[in-house]
Amino acid sequence: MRYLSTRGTAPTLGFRDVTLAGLASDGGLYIPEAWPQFGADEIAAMAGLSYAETAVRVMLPFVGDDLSEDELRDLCTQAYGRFAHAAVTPLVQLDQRHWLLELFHGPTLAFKDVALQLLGLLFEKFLTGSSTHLTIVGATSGDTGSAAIDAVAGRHGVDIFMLHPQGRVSDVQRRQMTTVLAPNVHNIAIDGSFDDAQALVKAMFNDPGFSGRFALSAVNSINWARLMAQIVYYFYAAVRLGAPDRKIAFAVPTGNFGDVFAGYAAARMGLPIERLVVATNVNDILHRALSSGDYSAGTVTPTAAPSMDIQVSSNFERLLFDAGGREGQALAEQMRGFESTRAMRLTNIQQTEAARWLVSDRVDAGEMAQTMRWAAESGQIVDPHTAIGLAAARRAETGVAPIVTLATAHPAKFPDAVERSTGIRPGLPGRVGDLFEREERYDALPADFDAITAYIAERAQPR
Ligand SMILES: Cc1ncc(COP(=O)(O)O)c(C=O)c1O
Ligand SMILES: N[C@@H](CCOP(=O)(O)O)C(=O)O
Repeated sequence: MRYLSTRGTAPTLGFRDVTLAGLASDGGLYIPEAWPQFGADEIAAMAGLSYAETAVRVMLPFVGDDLSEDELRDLCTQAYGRFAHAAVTPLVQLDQRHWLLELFHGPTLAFKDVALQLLGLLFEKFLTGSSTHLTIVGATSGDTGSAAIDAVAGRHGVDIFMLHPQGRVSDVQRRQMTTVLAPNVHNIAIDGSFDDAQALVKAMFNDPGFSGRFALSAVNSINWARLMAQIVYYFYAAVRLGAPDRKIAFAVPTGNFGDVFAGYAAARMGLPIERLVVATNVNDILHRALSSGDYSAGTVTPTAAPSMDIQVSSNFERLLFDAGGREGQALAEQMRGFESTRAMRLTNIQQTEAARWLVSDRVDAGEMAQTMRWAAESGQIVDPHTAIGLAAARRAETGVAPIVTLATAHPAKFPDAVERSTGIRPGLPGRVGDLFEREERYDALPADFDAITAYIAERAQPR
């Protein structure tokens, strides 16, 4: 399997190099040169498999010759062995039509663990025997940061620099990052939004002086390996609910468009997905883009679902490339226009092709709170992000297909918002129960390229 850049000029790479590179050298994102295809028989044969074994079947075509099947199996067994639920990502039925896919049983209580536990092991595997020292730079609106830090803390050959928007993540999210005191973990609170943090990270990759000095890599969903690992749970859930004989719909609380792009990839690979519902909060650029072709970024409004407070969604570029006919040069032009004006229109083909798979919805604070109460009445406490997905699922028209909402975070990560809406304050699971007694360490910096790169350069090891 080779990978192409969405902007058409970076060299094509194999899986190992794509995993270590993160972002393509032309500023684009890597995407498989073709979607592996799974026939009905292969999907049916996944019935009854464990999560780790399903992961091996789904991911094997993506890793090419860089890992043997046994090596991949060993990594999946280790990664998913750390989850607190035997099913890794269990399904919970809410009513006749609605299901939750609980993705928060990993070490840091959010769906990010599913991919990042594996990515940490992939880094280690690919660096064994090499003298390269990786400098991971990442941006987080709360959950990627803690999951990535957990995955690489204390690992040899890696430093991680994680930027989060100061004061715009929950206390639990912040502490899950800042109380990890391993010497290779560096937390930076920036005076700005998640979009500012993400733009700074991309600028580091695109700056030849900086990226030439350090072996940069990414843990955000700009890294293909993240999305690859997220495709697995769409297969796992759909098969459990009757695929390939029955179509399934999914509702996905969306911010950076990684999770729902993984669902789109699953559909492209042959999984019978009836519809993917892209659910946004009031930071609704994706809803506007998918419903009217208007991809224009405003300023971010802080909400009770902070991990979705994003205007510029990295992975939307992958959708525009794939749905738009894979024209790298044309997309590079379109993205350059967006980068200078923060606005663009989707082409007709991008819009029409995306609409074959995706619908969108925008959920405001009142609807989110009401949905949290509805779920609580049926015995399920859901976090604000999941509530946004569930609200969109409840009003989505999906024919007869069951609809699965991705439950992306444990409610205890957002105890204040959950308590405000339901009157119930969720407690942290025992394994992180002492979070508020742990010492915190982080530095606060302005959202300024020179300040941040100087900070990193002082602490990172050159390539
Ligand atoms: C809890 C939670 N839900 C939903 C999202 C949105 O997912 P994505 O950025 O992949 O669209 C995030 C952030 O990524 C998150 O942390
Ligand atoms: N909501 C995310 C934002 C970053 O998304 P990613 O999937 O690209 O890493 C977060 O929690 O940090």
